[in-house]
This record gives sequence, C-alpha cells and structure tokens, in this order.
Amino acid sequence: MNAEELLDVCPVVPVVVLRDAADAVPLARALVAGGLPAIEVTLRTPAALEAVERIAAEVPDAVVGAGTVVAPGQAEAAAGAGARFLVSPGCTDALREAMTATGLPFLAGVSSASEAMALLEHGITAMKFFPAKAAGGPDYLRSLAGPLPQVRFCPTGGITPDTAADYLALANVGCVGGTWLTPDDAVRSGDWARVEALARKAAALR
Ligand SMILES: O=C(O)C(=O)C[C@H](O)[C@H](O)COP(=O)(O)O
Repeated sequence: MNAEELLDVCPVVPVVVLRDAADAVPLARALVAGGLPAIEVTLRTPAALEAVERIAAEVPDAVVGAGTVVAPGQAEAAAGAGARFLVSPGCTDALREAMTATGLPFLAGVSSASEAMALLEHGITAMKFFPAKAAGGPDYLRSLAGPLPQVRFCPTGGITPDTAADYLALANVGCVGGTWLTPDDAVRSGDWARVEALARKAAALR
C-alpha cells in the first residue's frame, strides 16, 4: 500500500487516543466491524506503541497506523511496533526523511500551499491537511485544488459527523480523520457497541 492507496482505504480514519493498551484490540475490532479498517493510534500516551503492536498482532483485518509522529525517532519506533502507516500533524526535513526511511506510507501534515509544495518537491502527493477546520476548512481545500490539482488530502482536526461530508465531496480529498468515532467515555466504559455504531455511520458517508 502506498500513501495514495491509504487515502482510499475508507472514508473516515478514526484517530484514537488509548490510555490502556488492553482497550486496543476490542476497540479495533469494533471499528473494523463498523466498516472502518484504517485506525490511527496517536503516539500521545505511554500505551500507544503497545496498542499498535496488539492491534497488528490480533486484528488482521485492521490497517493500524501511528499518528502524532512528531519526532524522527518515533517513525522507526512505530514501524517496529507494526504500524502500517504514519501520520504527522506537520513536517520537517528530518521527520520527512525518517518517515521515508521506514518504507511505510505516510501522511505528513500541511496547512498551506507552500508546505504542500515543499512535499511535492519530494514527489509526495498524498498529505494530511491539519488543522482542517481552523486552517480554512473545505473552502481552503477547494482553493488549493486549482493550482495544486495533483495533491490529495486527508483533512483532520475539528471535523465532525456533520461536516465530514462537505470535505468528502471535494475532488482533492480522499478521506478525513477524526476523533469522534471513539469518544473518551465510550472507551473508558468499554462501550464497543457504541464505537461500532459510530463507525458504521461514518463508513456510509461515501
Ligand atoms: O495527532 C495528530 O497527529 C494530529 O494531527 C491531531 C489530530 O489529527 C487531531 O487531534 C484530530 O482531533 P479532532 O479534531 O478531535 O478530530
């Protein structure tokens, strides 16, 4: 799978924050059952790498990746844990090089034409658009499609079940990312049926 194909795995990529690695497998199973196999586990908690490892080992139908990759060393650590893709909120030269070195598809974050052009210079055409709502939302992405039609995005940040379709309707959007599929209280209480129901609704968006 390359980064362009990653954008087409499912319309919504659940962005998850896991405090307890024991939640990883049931959460991933619920998302897969709801029709969202791509799962971005953010490296924001001490449990994150173990969560990636468990999902990779025990949920074969999931396509698990690591998000919030902000330091070069995290790219290799995530790959070692079994991540199948990497996502970062922004990009530096060192981070881009580290992510490229893993051989995994990655979505580096951009929020301007210049940042997108910097990645294009390296042959990268699939990117994350972050923070999507605050940076200008669907209008901004529509504007980028004029001069940069070869770039496709996964907008993430501030997207809700009510606004996701506005992004997905754009020609330069492959999928969107969001945290709304795994509400904190649902994860804490192990309400996997609720997670599955939220995933099912999101999977039907496109
Ligand atoms: O962790 C990363 O790599 C990020 O870039 C941040 C996430 O994309 C946002 O935290 C999404 O959060 P919501 O706005 O709640 O959907």
